[in-house]
Amino acid sequence: MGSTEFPAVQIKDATITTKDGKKIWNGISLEIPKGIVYGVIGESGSGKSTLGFSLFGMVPEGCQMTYQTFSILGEDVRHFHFGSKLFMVPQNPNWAFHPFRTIEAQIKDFFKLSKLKTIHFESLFQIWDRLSIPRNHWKKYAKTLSGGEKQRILLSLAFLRTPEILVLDEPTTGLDAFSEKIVLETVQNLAKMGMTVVFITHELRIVESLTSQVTIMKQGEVVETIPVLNHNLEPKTEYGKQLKEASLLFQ
Ligand SMILES: Nc1ncnc2c1ncn2[C@@H]1O[C@H](COP(=O)(O)OP(=O)(O)OP(=O)(O)O)[C@@H](O)[C@H]1O
Repeated sequence: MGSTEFPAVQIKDATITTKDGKKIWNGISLEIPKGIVYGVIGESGSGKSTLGFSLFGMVPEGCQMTYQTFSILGEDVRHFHFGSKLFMVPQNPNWAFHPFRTIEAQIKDFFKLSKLKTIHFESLFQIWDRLSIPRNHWKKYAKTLSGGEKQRILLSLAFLRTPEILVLDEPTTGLDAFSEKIVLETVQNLAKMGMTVVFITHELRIVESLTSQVTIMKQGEVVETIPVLNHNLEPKTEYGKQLKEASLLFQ
């Protein structure tokens, strides 16, 4: 059976427990269809970033995960060889870069590891231009770049690499309005090409403008999963409604 018949991600009753018995996730279930921009929203500490890392089979240090189903493109997460199929731009991009190596050296390594034979750096630089990344960052040490700049460089690699599933964890935090618009438009175009994008954010405004389905999380649980119709999210639960009201106050 080909992987095209499966959803991008299917999670049923997944729980992540710390050494002291605290539940970071408490029986999470969700299904991410292929080829859409899927939003994950919720307050700080609700377990959103944990979802991004869990797709790579990673759980927070010292924690245990149990589940009834946890599959990526139809394969159990523990056996899934993500290779170039899955790419994540983490909220904190620092772990992806060695601080004392140049961006050039690290991107060249990335291309080697990705087994990309023909590398057109000009295509990469054109994406950098669109994302407002100065071309002279190529020769700089990672430690001299801001977190937002490193996050956008990772994003540019994702755009070049076109994985089947792209996980973006708060990719617009710290961006000016112009760069944010470009990122959101690019994400939309990637989804139109068939890529599944998991977009983690705490900004309801972005979720409504970009995604077609959203999971709202709170304290390690899924509160509800709902479609976004005409750029409008209509939560059914009390918590979802409060989240929407709170976001309207800050618009
Ligand atoms: N190694 C760990 N041991 C124990 N608890 C942890 C560990 N790593 C993360 N946590 C806890 O797991 C919970 C979920 O964290 P997560 O980073 O997924 O939240 P989040 O929704 O992404 O928050 P934010 O929006 O602030 O990034 C938090 O309460 C966090 O303190």
